[in-house]
Amino acid sequence: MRSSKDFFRPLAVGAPQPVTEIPARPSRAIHFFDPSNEKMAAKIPQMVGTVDVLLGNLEDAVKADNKEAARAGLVRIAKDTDFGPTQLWTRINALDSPWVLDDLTTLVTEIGDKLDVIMVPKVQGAEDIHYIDRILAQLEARAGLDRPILVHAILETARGVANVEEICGASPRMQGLSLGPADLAADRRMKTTRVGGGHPGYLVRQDPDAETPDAPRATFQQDLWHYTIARMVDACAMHGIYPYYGPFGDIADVTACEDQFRNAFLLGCVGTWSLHPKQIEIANRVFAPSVEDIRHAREVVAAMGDGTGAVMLNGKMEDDASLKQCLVMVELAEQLSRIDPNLKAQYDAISTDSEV
Ligand SMILES: CC(=O)SCCNC(=O)CCNC(=O)[C@H](O)C(C)(C)COP(=O)(O)OP(=O)(O)OC[C@H]1O[C@@H](n2cnc3c(N)ncnc32)[C@H](O)[C@@H]1OP(=O)(O)O
Ligand SMILES: O=CC(=O)O
Ligand SMILES: [Mg+2]
Repeated sequence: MRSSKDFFRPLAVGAPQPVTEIPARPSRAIHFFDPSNEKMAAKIPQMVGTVDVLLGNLEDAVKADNKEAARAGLVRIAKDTDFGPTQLWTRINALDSPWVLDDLTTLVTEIGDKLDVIMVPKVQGAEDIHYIDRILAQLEARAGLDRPILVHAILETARGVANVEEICGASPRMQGLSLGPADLAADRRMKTTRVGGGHPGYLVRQDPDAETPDAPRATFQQDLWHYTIARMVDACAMHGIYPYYGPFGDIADVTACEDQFRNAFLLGCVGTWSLHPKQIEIANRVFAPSVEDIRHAREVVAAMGDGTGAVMLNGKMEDDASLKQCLVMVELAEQLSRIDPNLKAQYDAISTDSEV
């Protein structure tokens, strides 16, 4: 175990100083693209500014024969593009794959100054993060980088879920976690065949009526991912890092996608993945507080004065704890307003409404 005194010392001579806090940067949608797919890659420069994070994916969904082309494509796109306010992330290949060492050495050396976060798939425990932490420090020192690249782990193995707290606390580089429902389902031997979302068979059924026991009974579909997302949110909050929902594979079902994203938002996630351009708009809308929520939150803030005690507002009791929830929403709205002029206009209009 490292001493807490060593935790914020660089792991290689000449590597940048580790960060003591993970900046709260808006990341409603982490948009995946395959840099080896020329049609997709050509769209990336135009997507800058329309999405909070662009992620060049090198792992699953990139054909084995295209791994090197994807890596080279990402280097080219990163060098040729001014990302402005949009973050650039990558998902490297798994730590047991033949590609990961070249992914890390090439990307940090060639485009380390452009990369904000490296997403690491199939993380099993703190040992995986320690490996990445050390090798990144060595490569950053060699490349002369002046800020550390942050690390994001995908929670997609049963062992990873069991070790979720130690993964979050394994390095000052840890930026956040995403749920990986597809690999996690396989690793747990769940009996599903889809990428995220619900399942019609996972339900509870209303009790039979004593008088009419054979009458049809209502069923209520349950959320397969509730337990894992809740664990992930707690582990991230405990370590000051950020939780995200992951992929929703039914691209055509925009309604169920929105529901899954909203459940994650309400439970504490800050964003999600988007696999197709049409999921970006859904994520941007869902992972921002609604105008109604901000209107209410501001009323509570105003009514609570010095922040202590209890008040009645519209028939409901508000106190120190509900104020803190409202402040989470107000802070998020302020962060998003700094990068999203449309949202800023909507939130600003609320103040105008209440002033007239
Ligand atoms: C379990 C996991 O690990 S999930 C993460 C890994 N998976 C991914 O990253 C998948 C990323 N997404 C994709 O590969 C694709 O969106 C697919 C395969 C799902 C669907 O692709 P298509 O069948 O081409 O979709 P569709 O025909 O609707 O595409 C419309 C346009 O959007 C483009 N497009 C599709 N997906 C993307 C994307 N992720 N980014 C940018 N552009 C995209 C297409 O190239 C197409 O362009 P065109 O109009 O010039 O022809
Ligand atoms: O990588 C994501 C997943 O769901 O698996
Ligand atoms: Mg996966």
